[in-house]
Amino acid sequence: MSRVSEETTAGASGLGYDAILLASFGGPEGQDDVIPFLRNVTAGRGIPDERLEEVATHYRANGGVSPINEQNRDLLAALEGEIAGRDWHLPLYWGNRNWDPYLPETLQQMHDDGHRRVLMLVTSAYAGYSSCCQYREDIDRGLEKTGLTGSLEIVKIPQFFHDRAFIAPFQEALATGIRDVRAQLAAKGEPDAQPKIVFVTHSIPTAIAEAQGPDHVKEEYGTDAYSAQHEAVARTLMRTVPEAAGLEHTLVFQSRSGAPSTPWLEPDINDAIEEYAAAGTRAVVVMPIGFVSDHMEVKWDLDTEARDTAAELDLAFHRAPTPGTHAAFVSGLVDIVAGQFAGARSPEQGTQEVPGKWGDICCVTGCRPRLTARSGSGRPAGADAGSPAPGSESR
Ligand SMILES: CC1=C(CCC(=O)O)c2cc3nc(cc4[nH]c(cc5[nH]c(cc1n2)c(C)c5CCC(=O)O)c(CCC(=O)O)c4C)C(CCC(=O)O)=C3C
Ligand SMILES: [Fe+2]
Repeated sequence: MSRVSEETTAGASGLGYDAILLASFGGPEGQDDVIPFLRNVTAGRGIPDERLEEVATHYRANGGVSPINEQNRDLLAALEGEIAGRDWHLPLYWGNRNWDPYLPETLQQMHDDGHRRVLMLVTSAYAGYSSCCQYREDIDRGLEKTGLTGSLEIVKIPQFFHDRAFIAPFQEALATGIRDVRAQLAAKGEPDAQPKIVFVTHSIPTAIAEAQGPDHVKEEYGTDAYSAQHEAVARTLMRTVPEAAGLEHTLVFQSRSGAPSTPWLEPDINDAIEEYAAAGTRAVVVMPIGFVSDHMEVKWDLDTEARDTAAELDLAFHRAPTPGTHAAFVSGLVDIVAGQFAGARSPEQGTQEVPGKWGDICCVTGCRPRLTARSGSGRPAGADAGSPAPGSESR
């Protein structure tokens, strides 16, 4: 286990941690990077070649560059500013799962710099295999690869989809989006048409979604935990944004991949927009609540494909921004970090905006963190049945 004693790790900062690690997905920075990046992402997962070629064109059309790295650099700079303002003197590091700077190199660097206990913030707000477990697995693998297992402790901040940090920027974005499509409708001579609010997230295979617990969430919400989190976010936004009163909303999915024969969560956003148009909808506000930044999948699937679909059907269309470097997101994330310093025992803190007893639901099945999974809530989280309670021995 990554057992590091308190004495050596109280942290020079006096906060219990030596540094903060921003962990992200990573993306290509030029045409030559595109295929190696896609191979990293899909290593061993049998994504059909046709799908890789198709995804490559999304990057190729943008010069082979994903916007995600630039967005993470911006986020790092913003976080640095906010942290400096709180007088913490905590260095911030950046590591990616799929592209340079790779997590193992960052782990090594942090250790070389003398850090032993690091708080990890992931650029993904929800519980789920891709958004949470895979980060834990890659940290474990990175520690193994660098031989740092046991001498560097990484503590992951719990998922924050329900926190004010994540919700506040979307509240503002939803109000702005509704005003924008209303103006578009008025300009088209359709001032009485009511926009439909289309919340969208990344599709995942239904089998993976259904396997994701915990059971109390499935029972309470009557759906898989992945969908339940998004539906709860959508309902909170509808309830708290005055402009949305009386409007209809829905949750749809984007960026399906995998084999066509494997069922993924549906409906696809383009099919859904067609269906709404056929039923008389004249405007859509697209809310990308699945993502923290406007990365490639947002730009391509929403700003290109979904926008085209809406245009063909003559619908008014607005794609709302993701939190990105919104001031409320940045300061809210740093508040979450502060909560971890303060020894937060539960992710359900004072800044929870989305009601519900979510617990720390990184994932229940499919997650194989062997070494580092203590997520900061003070109890083992997302442990697979059959694997040792991760991190329960680490403090
Ligand atoms: C739930 C989820 C999130 C949201 C959580 C989060 O935000 O982390 C997310 C984010 C992202 N996914 C990204 C890119 C890709 N995802 C792929 C493939 C897949 N994603 C999946 C799920 C998710 N993915 C799944 C079930 C697959 C297929 C199987 C697999 O491979 O496990 C593929 C392979 C080709 C393809 O099939 O599309 C690519 C290139 C980028 C970077 C974009 C950029 O470069 O700006 C980001 C932020
Ligand atoms: Fe993905």
